[in-house]
Amino acid sequence: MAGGSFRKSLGYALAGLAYTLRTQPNMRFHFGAALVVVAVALLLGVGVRDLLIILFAIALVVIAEMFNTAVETVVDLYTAKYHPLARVAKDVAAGAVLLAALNSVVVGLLVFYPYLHAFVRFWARSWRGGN
Ligand SMILES: Nc1ncnc2c1ncn2[C@@H]1O[C@H](COP(=O)(O)OP(=O)(O)OP(=O)(O)O)[C@@H](O)[C@H]1O
Repeated sequence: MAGGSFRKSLGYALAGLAYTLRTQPNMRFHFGAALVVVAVALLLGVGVRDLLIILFAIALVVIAEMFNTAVETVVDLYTAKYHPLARVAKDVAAGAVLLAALNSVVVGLLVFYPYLHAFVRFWARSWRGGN
């Protein structure tokens, strides 16, 4: 039945997500950082468009990490020996994670810049006022 098949597929997909979270410390770091960033964005009251951009950047990192884990697993299944092509496959997948992570840092800096700027100005003014 189509409903049963969808439930099964969803189960496999969630198992893949759970496997990545369980075995990859980087994935747990991405999730933790994402929770903090989203919480700060909500506390600061960033606009819906900025929130969407943040969520998109987070999704890119998580998706890249999952594909990286999939590539690593397939390579390890294929060979435990050193092979230059195995190295290329793993390095390229790791490069994708790096790019997505750098993108998320740039997005975070751009979105939070006005808030950081206002905070630093406020802090500098009250520091000067107190001296
Ligand atoms: N079979 C192999 N042949 C050649 N080079 C390999 C092989 N396995 C790993 N490498 C090299 O070692 C690097 C690290 O591989 P590894 O599988 O440990 O990935 P990792 O990023 O440390 O994994 P994890 O995300 O689980 O910490 C790869 O990017 C690649 O350059």
